[in-house]
Amino acid sequence: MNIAVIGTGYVGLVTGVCLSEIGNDVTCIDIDEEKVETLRSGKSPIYEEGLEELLQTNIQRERLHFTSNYEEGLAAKEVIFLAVGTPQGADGSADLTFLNTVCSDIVKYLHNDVVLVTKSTVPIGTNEHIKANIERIAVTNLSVRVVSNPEFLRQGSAVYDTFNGDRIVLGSEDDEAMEIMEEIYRPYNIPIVKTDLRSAEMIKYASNTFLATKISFINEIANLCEHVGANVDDVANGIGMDSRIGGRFLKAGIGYGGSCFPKDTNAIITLGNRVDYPMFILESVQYVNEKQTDLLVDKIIKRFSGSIENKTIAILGLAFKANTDDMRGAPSIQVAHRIIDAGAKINAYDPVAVENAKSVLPKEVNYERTIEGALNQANCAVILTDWKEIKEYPISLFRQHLSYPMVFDGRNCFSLEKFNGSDIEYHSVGRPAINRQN
Ligand SMILES: NC(=O)c1ccc[n+]([C@@H]2O[C@H](COP(=O)([O-])OP(=O)(O)OC[C@H]3O[C@@H](n4cnc5c(N)ncnc54)[C@H](O)[C@@H]3O)[C@@H](O)[C@H]2O)c1
Ligand SMILES: O=c1ccn([C@@H]2O[C@H](COP(=O)(O)OP(=O)(O)O[C@H]3O[C@H](CO)[C@@H](O)[C@H](O)[C@H]3O)[C@@H](O)[C@H]2O)c(=O)[nH]1
Repeated sequence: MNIAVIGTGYVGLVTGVCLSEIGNDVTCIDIDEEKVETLRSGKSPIYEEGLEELLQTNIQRERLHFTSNYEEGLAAKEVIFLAVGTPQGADGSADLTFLNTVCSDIVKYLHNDVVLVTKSTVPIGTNEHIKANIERIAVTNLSVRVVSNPEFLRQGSAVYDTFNGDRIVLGSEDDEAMEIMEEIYRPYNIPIVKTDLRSAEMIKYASNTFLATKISFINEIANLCEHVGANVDDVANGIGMDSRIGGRFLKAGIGYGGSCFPKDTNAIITLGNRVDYPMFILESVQYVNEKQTDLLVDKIIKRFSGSIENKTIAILGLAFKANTDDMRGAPSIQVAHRIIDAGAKINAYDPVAVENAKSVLPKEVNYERTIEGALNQANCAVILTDWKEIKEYPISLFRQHLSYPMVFDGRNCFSLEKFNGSDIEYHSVGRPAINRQN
């Protein structure tokens, strides 16, 4: 099939590359010319496991193309995927500026019938607006069939998730469009959920906000565990084994971040307020999440008797989660600002996110190329991302490189047993502190 994908970010690029891998001819369009040049040369502008390999293979097979020219990119396409950003607007709702621009731009270049597929996460009702607007401005004898096809990939495992998703959601009122979409996705062999446009849009928000709810729930339980001497890892394991609850997304820590959970939770809360149906659970989910990052910093400051002025803090991990270079919504941003504002120095390490971190962290942060470089003579280490190399770091090296052996683990990377019997002071989330000195 001849496909265009508009927007080559985490979603658009992975979608385009994977659709070409299963045999389609795909042209990815982006207004960012530098990005397009990078992609044409076979380099991925984002860090995603397995992506660059597939990118290069399919460019060589001549079925994956990149352009910033709409006319060239849209020529003779049967299906157009929309995958531009829908960031959080000033009032908390999803900002549809990019999407609206694309929709009015593409109309000028449509010369044949087409299926228009929205992958971007959009508020309920958006696809109906798209459909109405396009019908209003498009050439009358053209058929533009609109499909909502929300994306569920996770950053860091985006290629894997595309080929191994739990389900594909297709929303449309148009049977022919549904058939075309089912044909495109058949090679993935993933169950398809078919619904109307509005329900498809709602499935995306309900999924993300439910997962965010699980995380805030376990974080709230974790905080209570600390007060009453229980261990949240055991609690999560114990409740997760109940198949009605399920064990995933019950990892306590410094709260959820990223480009999706915070903004999508905000968008649905804003939508609820707009239709006069306040989302009480989600407001609490958001409140718990915002507090969670602060709790870790409060714990550090308290341990230093109320002041971290002139202390040096080693931060291990900056990205919002492991296996990505994305800093959008990363808890490290809030943590770094608070630490710098409190008068301490930061030596930071992340295996891939440093370049992106430089534009969002305070300018005072010093970046190191190795874990040892960050630990070197620091007063304590703070773990903010559970990168494999951090989780597997030999704990004796904390002792060797820090000026005082103390670790604050915001991701519960280590088992408590590892620190029992050592002389390293270890604080984590929702679990008893080990070797606490005061
Ligand atoms: N990042 C994720 O893991 C993820 C997962 C599921 C859904 N989503 C949703 O998918 C959408 C895209 O997210 P993302 O993270 O890939 O965004 P992104 O910001 O990484 O990428 C968006 C891309 O669109 C391009 N763009 C903007 N305006 C354009 C235009 N007029 N024409 C062509 N290209 C244009 C930008 O240059 C950029 O490359 C959002 O709605 C998001 O909520 C994201
Ligand atoms: O038990 C958990 C699981 C996750 N997180 C945190 O939650 C955030 C989001 O993690 P994850 O969901 O793995 O990453 P995303 O790439 O943001 O993916 C989410 O957001 C995407 C964008 O909408 C969706 O497509 C995915 O299905 C959804 O999982 C990160 O900060 C994680 O550290 C936890 O704190 N505890």
